Amino acid sequence: MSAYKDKDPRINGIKTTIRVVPDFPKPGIMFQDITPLFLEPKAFKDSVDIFIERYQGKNISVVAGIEARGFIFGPSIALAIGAKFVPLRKPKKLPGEVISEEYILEYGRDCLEMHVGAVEPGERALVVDDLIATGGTLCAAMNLLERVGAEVVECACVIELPDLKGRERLNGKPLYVLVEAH
Ligand SMILES: O=P(O)(O)OC[C@H]1O[C@H](OP(=O)(O)OP(=O)(O)O)[C@H](O)[C@@H]1O
Ligand SMILES: Nc1ncnc2[nH]cnc12
Repeated sequence: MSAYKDKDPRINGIKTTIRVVPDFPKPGIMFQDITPLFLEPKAFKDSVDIFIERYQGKNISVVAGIEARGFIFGPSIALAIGAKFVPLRKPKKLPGEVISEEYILEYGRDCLEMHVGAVEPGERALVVDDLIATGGTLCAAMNLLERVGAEVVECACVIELPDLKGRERLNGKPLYVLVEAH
């Protein structure tokens, strides 16, 4: 599922703000830089609004945002739809008891952690990040939520890199994206 396939007229304004930086952070990586989106208040608001419109009224009780760039979009969505926001953080950042999931990135390895008790069994969760590449990060995020008995309703990202086939790692879980980048 994607907003660009629905031909939402706001998508083009969002897409044109994304800057591609070759060979960052490593040779061979075409880095999709979303920081110019934040310099354009209309395009930034449009991106958040599209997610809010999609998830309002879907009985979602928790928005889980992935550090770091998922923190830019997740809280605004959570506040607008009346859900709580749960940060999924990189290792050794959360002070309480945590559960952890390791994963492999397009340019390295990493791990996500979530506070025990932040999400209750049976909660309906939305996972938010800026981008899906190989899908390892979203997969780890979903595993954290499912380990505590939450139901992941959908994952939402601004950008998908479809050539890396990250969608195939989500075990059929729906993924909603605003733009594709090749
Ligand atoms: O689909 P994947 O191959 O797992 O990659 C996607 C992840 O990579 C980027 O984060 P990064 O780990 O670079 O961290 P940052 O947001 O802290 O910069 C991006 O923001 C996603 O979280
Ligand atoms: N190509 C890319 N651009 C931006 N963030 C990423 N995370 C993983 N791959 C990425």
